[in-house]
Amino acid sequence: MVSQDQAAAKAGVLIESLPWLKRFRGETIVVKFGGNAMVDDELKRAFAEDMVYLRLVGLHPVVVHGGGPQITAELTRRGIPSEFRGGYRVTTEESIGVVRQVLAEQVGGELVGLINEHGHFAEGISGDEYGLFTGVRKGTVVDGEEVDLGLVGEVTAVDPAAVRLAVEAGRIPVVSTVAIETGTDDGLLNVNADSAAASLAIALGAAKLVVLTDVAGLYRDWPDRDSLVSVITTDELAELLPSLESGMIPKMTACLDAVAGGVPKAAIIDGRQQHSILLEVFTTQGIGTEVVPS
Ligand SMILES: Nc1ncnc2c1ncn2[C@@H]1O[C@H](COP(=O)(O)OP(=O)(O)O)[C@@H](O)[C@H]1O
Ligand SMILES: CC(=O)N[C@@H](CCC(=O)OP(=O)(O)O)C(=O)O
Repeated sequence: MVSQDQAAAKAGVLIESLPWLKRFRGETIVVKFGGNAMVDDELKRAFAEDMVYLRLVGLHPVVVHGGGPQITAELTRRGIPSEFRGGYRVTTEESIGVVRQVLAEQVGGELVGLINEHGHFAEGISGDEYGLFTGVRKGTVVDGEEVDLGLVGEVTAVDPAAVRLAVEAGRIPVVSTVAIETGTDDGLLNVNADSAAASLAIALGAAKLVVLTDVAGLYRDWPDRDSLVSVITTDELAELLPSLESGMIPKMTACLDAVAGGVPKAAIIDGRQQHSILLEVFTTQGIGTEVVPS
């Protein structure tokens, strides 16, 4: 038997979601699921449940997934080394095909399958299809030096028509992040999934971008982890960006770009905690780090 106190607490949790259901019903939420957060099958299953939950309560979730560790594992299996500079994978003619295959077929395919265990909800879309992402090659600066990243792209144009059509048909788009190089018919570029998620969130006019990763959020004092940032404005974040390291550079740049591009809020949350996205979307306090306009 559930005690009266326990019942009241459960009802309290449910009713706390009411203002957020009113706020987000009918709105698009772009959810980036990082490869590092996909640590086990149970978490991936819980993620799929969350996406179906969001869809069934009337939100329009759009999934953009990563797969960095999965790409590295497949490249290693094929005897191809991986090199990261400033948080981005140096990508060659030899590795770009593997990147597309792992993202669209392996990682994306698995997420589509898990979501569709609940009914025909998910539709996989790779960024090189339907003109979704077009981009140009991007380099980066490491320790003050320009670094050539090879076939790494920055999205310069998004055609969200296919994603919109899928959403209108009641589907949950599951997007993988390669782009077509501008000026070519089928030249592929590897786009960091955080940055692609930001571009898509802006193009769709999303109400929120939520990034699920393998840390609780952004730490001001990394790697000590004593000081988790709960809310940060775009101006403060722009100031902090040059001091950030590795995977946090593309992630926080993406949040900054999304909010600067008109997305009202971007949040980084711990994807290793089951159902963390439900707490982020439907509770007053939220969790992790939230980026808001200055
Ligand atoms: N200031 C910071 N706060 C939190 N994490 C940081 C910070 N600086 C670097 N990191 C690293 O960034 C990682 C997240 O980025 P990444 O590995 O690319 O994840 P994902 O696969 O989810 O995109 C964390 O696991 C952590 O090791
Ligand atoms: C250019 C670049 O670095 N692309 C990433 C794309 C996948 C990704 O971003 O995956 P996570 O979100 O899991 O890190 C890569 O090749 O690893």
